[in-house]
Amino acid sequence: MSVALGLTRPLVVRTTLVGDPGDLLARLPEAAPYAWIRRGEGLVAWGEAARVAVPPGPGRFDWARRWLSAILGEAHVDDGVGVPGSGPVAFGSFTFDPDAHGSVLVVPQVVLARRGGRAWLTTVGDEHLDLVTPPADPGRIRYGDGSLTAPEWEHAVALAVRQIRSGRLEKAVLARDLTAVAERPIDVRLLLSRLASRYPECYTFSCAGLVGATPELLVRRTGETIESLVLAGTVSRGTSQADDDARGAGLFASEKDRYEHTCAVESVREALAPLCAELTVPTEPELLVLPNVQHLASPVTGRLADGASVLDVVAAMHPTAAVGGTPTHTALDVIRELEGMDRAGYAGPVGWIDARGDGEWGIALRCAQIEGPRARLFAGCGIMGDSDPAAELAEAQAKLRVMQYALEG
Ligand SMILES: C=C(O[C@H]1C=CC=C(C(=O)O)[C@@H]1O)C(=O)O
Repeated sequence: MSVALGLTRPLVVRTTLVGDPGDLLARLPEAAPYAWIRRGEGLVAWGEAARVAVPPGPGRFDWARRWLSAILGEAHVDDGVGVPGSGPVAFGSFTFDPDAHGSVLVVPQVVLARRGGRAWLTTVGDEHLDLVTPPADPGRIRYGDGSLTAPEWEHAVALAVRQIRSGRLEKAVLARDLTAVAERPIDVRLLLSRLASRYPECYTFSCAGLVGATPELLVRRTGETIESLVLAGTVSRGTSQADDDARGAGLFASEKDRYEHTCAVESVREALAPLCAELTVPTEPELLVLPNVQHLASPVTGRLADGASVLDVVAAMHPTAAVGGTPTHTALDVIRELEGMDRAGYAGPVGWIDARGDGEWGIALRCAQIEGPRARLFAGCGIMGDSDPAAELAEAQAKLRVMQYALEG
């Protein structure tokens, strides 16, 4: 646990309304910032007022919430705005595997935010005058295989299919990674601005080197209201409008994809039902059309029964069957046996929480872990008993293109 040099505990936090800051991402002064942006709204942040490495284990979300309550409970807060995301905020990224190291919570020194036409600035400690220098291009990118080559990953998919057909489980989400090396250190701000302009419907995020544009909202808490967007079932975009429509209709009619989607929706319903006084789950999915793929999508809404914070809800939901499988524990065993890699923050919860317990957390998909000139890109697919390994590989490649575009432009 650390509190940044030059800052004293308790933290002194001040939020004030500011004039329209324009493009939030263009205001970031640092190459490794924090961000959560959709359709131009959200939060960007920099500096570290406090940071903690969350210890692995089944109680990690609870541990993180208590750490944050201790820090923010003693903070001196002057919040003249009083909306979700104003006052002190922590960004976080949790590993997919509860037993892995690497989960982190950070209270940034400066947060600049906009929602519904209002913008505000939160500072912790003294106000900073940060000079914004334009992000540098990382140069040519060279890709390599991650833990498994493409044929090895297809083989792993075939093994998962066999296990599903044998009745051991119903669904497992298998992922693969690619490595990328740039000529120069990668400035995360460049990736964020490319992602946000190409994928405005997605949540463009950055936290502790994990950067991406995820279409999947794990949970948003606004007071007692919660919202989630469950995704599972994918087809690539077509080459013409007619082809695109036909692919979308095919996805909608595909028994394999509908069942894959049902598994994910039911896992969310089971996780949320005990926390909610009301829960609305659509009976039919809709189609979410993104620049690279189309997904089956189910928007779920609920009203919390008690004062659970957004991190309590995240704890109950992770991992959903959109990234784990069904049944969860068997799927996690199969993932461990077949994937041959550490997922790190990929497919884990990523987002922000404020002192009221409100916040927005996504599932970290279409993302990469960035370190200096190196990146590890991730993508996974829901595997069912009738999955075709070659088709799943093509789907994973379509998903990987999000971060390849972010790196190369
Ligand atoms: C696991 C990923 O996507 C999930 C979310 C949407 C659709 C999915 C699918 O159709 O397989 C996956 O469940 C990923 O992008 O790495």
